[in-house]
Amino acid sequence: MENQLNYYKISRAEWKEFYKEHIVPLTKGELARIMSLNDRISQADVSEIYMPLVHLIGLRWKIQQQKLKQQAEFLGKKKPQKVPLVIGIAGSVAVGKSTTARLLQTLLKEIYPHKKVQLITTDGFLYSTAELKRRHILSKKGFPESYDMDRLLRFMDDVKNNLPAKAPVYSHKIYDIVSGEYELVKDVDILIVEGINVLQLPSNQQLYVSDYFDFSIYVDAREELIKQWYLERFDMLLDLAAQDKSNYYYAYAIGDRQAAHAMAKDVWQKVNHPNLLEYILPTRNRADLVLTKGKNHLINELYLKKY
Ligand SMILES: Nc1ncnc2c1ncn2[C@@H]1O[C@H](COP(=O)(O)OP(=O)(O)OP(=O)(O)O)[C@@H](O)[C@H]1O
Ligand SMILES: CC(C)(CO)[C@@H](O)C(=O)NCCC(=O)O
Repeated sequence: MENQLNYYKISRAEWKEFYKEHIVPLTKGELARIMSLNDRISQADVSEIYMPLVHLIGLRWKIQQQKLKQQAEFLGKKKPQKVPLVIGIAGSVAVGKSTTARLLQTLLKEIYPHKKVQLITTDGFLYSTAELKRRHILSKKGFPESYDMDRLLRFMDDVKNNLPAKAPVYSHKIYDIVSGEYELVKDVDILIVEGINVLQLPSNQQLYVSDYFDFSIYVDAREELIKQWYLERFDMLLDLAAQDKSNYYYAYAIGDRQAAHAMAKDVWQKVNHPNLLEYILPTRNRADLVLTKGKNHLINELYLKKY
């Protein structure tokens, strides 16, 4: 990310100092528990990157609560309405959004044990394979037109109004929406919404999904690295698929690996690369915080929006 006037560029060394004075550090036991739930994240990232981040989110939460209280007073209401705090996480396919989101959820649950913290991905709002075929956009999966944005906005509206809301579910294993399966979001205090499109502007709507966010994060890395992570994940998916005939990737998994790798590289070049350049990267400067990852997924730089 270039130096941008509206962001503070913060090195890892600076960022890790931000929380020390403010939060009780995690005990060894807590850290061990968090690591056991998120074995792919480095312990150093948890303490040095994510703990200050949770602290910052806590501060934003306080501001949101104050705002709701003031508004209730202004409207002459006895008490403020409950409005869940919503955190959005954007970035390329395979950059590590779900991994970041799961870790944030674990940490927030640890720090606010009496609060309900839920996580959903916008993958569930993709049209089903049948519908993508009907619209002749099967090769555009992940592009703005492949999502039911109206439905996602209605979902966000329900969440913010503290109404029970159902998020449909997508499975990488069947490469499709799981028919009839939902994630129920109800009485939630904090909702994390993760997906490539969460900072995009729907083409036929007046609202951004991000209008519902109290804090947004863009996970960033050089495309070369992201592509490598995509191909590594593809290999892991193939290993899993080899034991499961119902898996979408089964045929690739038991076939020639080199041909499968060539296919995955082709999908990156034809689908995920143009999607990143045309539709995902341009949303980066809407995020409140940009996390920049280097080799081995380590976060080496952060950009915090100034205003
Ligand atoms: N901090 C990390 N340390 C090690 N591996 C990671 C880390 N973050 C992500 N990965 C790995 O990188 C790959 C992509 O991560 P993940 O599935 O979280 O990406 P994503 O952005 O949610 O992808 P998609 O948009 O396709 O759902 C996975 O194999 C994951 O295990
Ligand atoms: C489900 C999405 C769109 C986003 O997570 C992505 O993982 C995807 O499937 N993209 C389509 C091309 C591909 O198979 O990678």
